[in-house]
Amino acid sequence: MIKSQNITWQPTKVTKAARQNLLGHKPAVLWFTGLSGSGKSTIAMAVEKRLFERGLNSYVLDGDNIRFGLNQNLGFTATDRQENIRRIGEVAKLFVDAGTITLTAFISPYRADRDQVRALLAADEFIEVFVDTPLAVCEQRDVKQLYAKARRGEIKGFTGVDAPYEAPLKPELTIDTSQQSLAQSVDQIIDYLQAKQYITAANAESQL
Ligand SMILES: Nc1ncnc2c1ncn2[C@@H]1O[C@H](COP(=O)(O)OS(=O)(=O)O)[C@@H](OP(=O)(O)O)[C@H]1O
Ligand SMILES: Nc1ncnc2c1ncn2[C@@H]1O[C@H](COP(=O)(O)OP(=O)(O)O)[C@@H](O)[C@H]1O
Repeated sequence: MIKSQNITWQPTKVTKAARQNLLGHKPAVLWFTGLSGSGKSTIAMAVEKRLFERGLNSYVLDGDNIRFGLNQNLGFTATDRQENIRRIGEVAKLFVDAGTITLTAFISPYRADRDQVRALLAADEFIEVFVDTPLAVCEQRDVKQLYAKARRGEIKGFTGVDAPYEAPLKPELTIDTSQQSLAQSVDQIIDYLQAKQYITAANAESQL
């Protein structure tokens, strides 16, 4: 609900299409979702690097990092997670407007919250990437030792332990990092972007 009053939307003089023409690729949000430790950040950052090396404008918005700044006032209740995802959705929309291939790495455990972000964007601007790594594998990795803390009851409401994760019903892409390497996942995403003409074969040549 918009609380501000007496506000007027200001149209810009540079259109999204004009930016796309200048940059030579079509922007979108690659929305990674999955359990903690499933591989969202690792894959998103590797894809960002690959795109950057090809001269493409890309940027990762990462859960932990955003919670240090923009969303430092939010915790992990369902309501706070909902607000977290709502804000990131709005930020991602601005990045897409600016022409950037935007990668977001948030658990985003609630289907309704992810669908709300999808609805903010044009149909082909939201690419849901389900990092479907089994809980047991994420827990075994326990990169940040958070599962161990959650199992000991030192963290309450940890996703996959005592807070829910609602899997996407129709993600554009699914990746199980217990079944494929990081390089395979990066290739899978780059191939998708190329097949759907977000980037072209010309973009595929390294620029560096
Ligand atoms: N209770 C609880 N549940 C889940 N995760 C927790 C929790 N407390 C802290 N952390 C750490 O916060 C990271 C998840 O933040 P997100 O912004 O992605 O979460 S959410 O989308 O709002 O659900 C998550 O990072 P990732 O491991 O990168 O997913 C954890 O490091
Ligand atoms: N095939 C793989 N793809 C991605 N990450 C992997 C893979 N195999 C092992 N890992 C490891 O799993 C961990 C995933 O952590 P991270 O990317 O931070 O997950 P998330 O962002 O979902 O919390 C990293 O330590 C990474 O090195």
